[in-house]
Amino acid sequence: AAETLGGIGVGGGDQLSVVMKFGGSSVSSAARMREVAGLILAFPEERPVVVLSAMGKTTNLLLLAGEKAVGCGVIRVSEIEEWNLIKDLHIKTVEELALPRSVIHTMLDELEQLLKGIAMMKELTLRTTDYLVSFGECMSTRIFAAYLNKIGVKARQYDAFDIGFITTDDFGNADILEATYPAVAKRLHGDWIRDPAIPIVTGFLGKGWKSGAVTTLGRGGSDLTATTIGKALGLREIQVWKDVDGVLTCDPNIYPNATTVPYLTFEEAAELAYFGAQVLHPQSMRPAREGDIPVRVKNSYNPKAPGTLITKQREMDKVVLTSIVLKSNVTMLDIVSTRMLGQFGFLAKELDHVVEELEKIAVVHLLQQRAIISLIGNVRRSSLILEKAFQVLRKSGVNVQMISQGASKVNMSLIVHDSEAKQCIKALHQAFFEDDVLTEVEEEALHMS
Ligand SMILES: Nc1ncnc2c1ncn2[C@@H]1O[C@H](COP(=O)(O)OP(=O)(O)O)[C@@H](O)[C@H]1O
Ligand SMILES: N[C@@H](CC(=O)OP(=O)(O)O)C(=O)O
Repeated sequence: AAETLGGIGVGGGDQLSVVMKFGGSSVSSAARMREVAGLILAFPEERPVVVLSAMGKTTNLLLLAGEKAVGCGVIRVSEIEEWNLIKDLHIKTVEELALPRSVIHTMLDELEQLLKGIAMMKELTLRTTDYLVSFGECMSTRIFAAYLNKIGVKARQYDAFDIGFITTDDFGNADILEATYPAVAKRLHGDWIRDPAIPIVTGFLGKGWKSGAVTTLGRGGSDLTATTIGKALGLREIQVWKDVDGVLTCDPNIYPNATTVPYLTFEEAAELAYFGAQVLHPQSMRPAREGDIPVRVKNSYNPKAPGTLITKQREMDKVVLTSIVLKSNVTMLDIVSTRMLGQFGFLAKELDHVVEELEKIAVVHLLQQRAIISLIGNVRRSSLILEKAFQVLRKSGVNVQMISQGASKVNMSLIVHDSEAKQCIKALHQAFFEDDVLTEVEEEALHMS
């Protein structure tokens, strides 16, 4: 017979079914944690694995606290503003959820010790930085698991680095290694079979395979934790809950008229993330694509909104442009040479060095403060997209400095000056997504399909 854990019925035969990942903005306070608990319980038919990021802006605050600790001296660590903000937020959250302070007490003590250690050594390595930021996820998950248990929903907290998330030792931007999948599956599945409880897993974190130290997966890495778990356990769906209605037609901070993109392929989503859309971690689509597990991007502030569904394939016949992405502050190398053949490997070196080397064989211009505008869409309509894009940019008086349509089947990139980039995004968005009237060329192209 099924045993009931809060609203969630857990029977012996039930398997874990979905991953629900909640980002920092979704769990930024006690009130938000209550709402997230409510969201999880609103799907009683699901057996979720929950992945959490650090509360609110905790990761940024930890990084700043670490930087300040390097130069402030041991005695003044207790005065670091960011450390006090972190401490106050977590203590307040625990109190408001009526949990014992012991839930995070040891963590806060250790964190203070660590900041003092950094102050004493006057040094902050990448390895120590990863250990430092890991406290964010370690605390949010402990609080949330304790809260679920308190309201009668059986939950179990896991630190990703203890359950088989094995990574490279690239601190700050580690890659997940293959061994992770069977290890994580064995641990989460084994525990679930033995003693069902909702797993609450730290996002963003892993364990370096050589060093054995805590690593992080790059900013926004909790998305990757979620998709890795989805693939490891072969789950039905991976849900990433954010503070926007899904993947949007452009960054809403750049242009607020952005609207939700209802469907995307893994390829489109990966390209979008890779070219700078903050909404998804650049590597996060890989496990989902490999495991062929749908990813749903949802808004924890507006759960009724349908969100974005990302799958292997979608109907592309009527698709022209899907989304516009901006990557600012890029450096462009303009190389003119007839002697480049066979000169491989040069880009692997440092930029200054690359320029120095290239100057021996070419005329080189280093152009800084440029921006890449990526047009993610149907490349079968690339002529149409580019024709329209150039029309719009010409009208706005913008000079496109380079254009590229790489091997990817879903992306065309334009390089413009940084100072003109936002204005370009706005003009392109208006033309592609807001003007109802199709140009003659578009009509023709769509009729031919
Ligand atoms: N194309 C886009 N679609 C949706 N959000 C975007 C896009 N580009 C940038 N963003 C930004 O990404 C944010 C969500 O990503 P992120 O902060 O990583 O969420 P979370 O921390 O909840 O995982 C949004 O609040 C929005 O400001
Ligand atoms: N907390 C980490 C990892 C993460 O994924 O966060 P978020 O889901 O809030 O983007 C970061 O800020 O990078």
